[in-house]
Amino acid sequence: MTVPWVEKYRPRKLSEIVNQEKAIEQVRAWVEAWLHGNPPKKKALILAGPPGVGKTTTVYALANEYGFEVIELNASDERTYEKIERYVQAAYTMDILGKRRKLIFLDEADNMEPSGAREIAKLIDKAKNPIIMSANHYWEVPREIRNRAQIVEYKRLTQRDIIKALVRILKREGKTVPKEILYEIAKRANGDLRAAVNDLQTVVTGGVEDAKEILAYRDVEKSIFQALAQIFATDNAKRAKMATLGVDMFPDELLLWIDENVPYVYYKPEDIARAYEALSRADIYLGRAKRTGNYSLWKYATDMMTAGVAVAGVKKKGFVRIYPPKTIKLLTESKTERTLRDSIVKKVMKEMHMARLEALETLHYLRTIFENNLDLAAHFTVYLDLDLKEVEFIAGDSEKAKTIWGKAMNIEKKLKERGELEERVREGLRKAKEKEELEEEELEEPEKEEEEVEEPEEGEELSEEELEEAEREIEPVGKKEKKAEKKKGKQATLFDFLKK
Ligand SMILES: Nc1ncnc2c1ncn2[C@@H]1O[C@H](COP(=O)(O)OP(=O)(O)OP(=O)(O)O)[C@@H](O)[C@H]1O
Repeated sequence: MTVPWVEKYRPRKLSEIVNQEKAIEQVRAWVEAWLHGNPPKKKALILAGPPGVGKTTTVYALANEYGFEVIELNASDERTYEKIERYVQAAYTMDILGKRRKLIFLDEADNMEPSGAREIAKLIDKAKNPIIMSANHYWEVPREIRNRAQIVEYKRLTQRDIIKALVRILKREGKTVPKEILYEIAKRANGDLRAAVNDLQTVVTGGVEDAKEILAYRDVEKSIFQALAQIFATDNAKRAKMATLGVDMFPDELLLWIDENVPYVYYKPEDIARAYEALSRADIYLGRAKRTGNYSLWKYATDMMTAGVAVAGVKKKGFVRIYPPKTIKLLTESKTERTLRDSIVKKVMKEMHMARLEALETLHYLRTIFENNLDLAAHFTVYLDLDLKEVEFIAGDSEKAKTIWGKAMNIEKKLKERGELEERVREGLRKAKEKEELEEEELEEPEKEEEEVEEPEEGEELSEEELEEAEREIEPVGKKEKKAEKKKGKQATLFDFLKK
């Protein structure tokens, strides 16, 4: 079994933790208050900061130095409350090492159910043991927990910190790696030392040629390796589902990645079979989504391939190397395509008020529309303010794209004319109304001279034919007009005028 380097080289002492001195000082002071018999006012501590910067490491090094036994629990686990309750009250317990104090470590406090949070808050109030939590996003920790906890902030590590840590590991392993690869790993880790150490181990075990390939993939998708490592490290269905949230990839591609790696993660044939069973069910959902155009099935597919695979059996212990799927090259988009897709998805998110996954689903619907209904496609082009390249990307055919583009231009033109026409009609009607009012006044005040009535200037008033033509011109052209109408507030639309 290969020991994961992140464990092998995890600092055992607080002093070995790199570049988090201020945080560690706060943690020490807090824990010493407990040990000196006057528990701090805030009986819980939240270590907040990006992943892989030493939060978990701090807890274990602390326990090591001060003789605590760590009870590590995951905040998102439904049974966490019962478990904490069991430990939180008994300050000291006996174990083979004698009388030891317990330290409760609650991971992922930013991923807690609201009902669980209320219960845990009550436990903090009666705690006789220190409770330390860790969170990537402090503000997502439920408020009742935040109120009862002192925050300790962890910094994102710099590239220099990361390179130093990697070099130290290489020395201790007696290995070397070309400098540019080391720099590349540090750059891509984006402050996450765990990711960097995992990359380094992958590169050293796989050889430099492999490294280039792996790093190239990282360029395509930074988080897929981390997401898979998380899925393959957990037996918790929810955690597994969460793991792929930040992965910018269509589910069919994700399936290939998971598929490729299943045999390296499970070793018992029946577990491998169960994992593949989950994958084939995911595949069925994907197929159905494609056939029926019901992309909400993607969610079930993703659940099956993450949670379904994560709970399939007993995983190999230790470091699992993640391999890119062999068939992936057929599927992955080029950088230009990805940029195009991203900009379209952003437009869909903005104009249609959608979350990312929903917008990706919508992109699939748009594909069907752009292939089959060029008129509707043109309306969407205007509505989403797409450019020609984006239209080509969705239509998947430059001839079709040109037709759609031409139609969209026409709609734009009509919209513009319509705006001008509307203005003219409104002006004409205003003049007519003024005239009518004056005539009424005249009836009431017969003494008034007729010449005083101001006639609308010639050409400003529209003839009946012109009004009819306006009505024919103005057909519904999708939501863009609705938006324009909305912007005008209560102002009546051209239709309202014409209906009168
Ligand atoms: N500041 C640091 N100094 C030394 N090693 C570090 C530091 N930060 C991270 N590491 C290394 O990276 C690995 C991951 O760190 P750790 O588990 O503490 O991350 P974390 O901050 O708890 O992240 P997460 O929020 O994802 O749980 C550790 O095994 C350790 O080897």
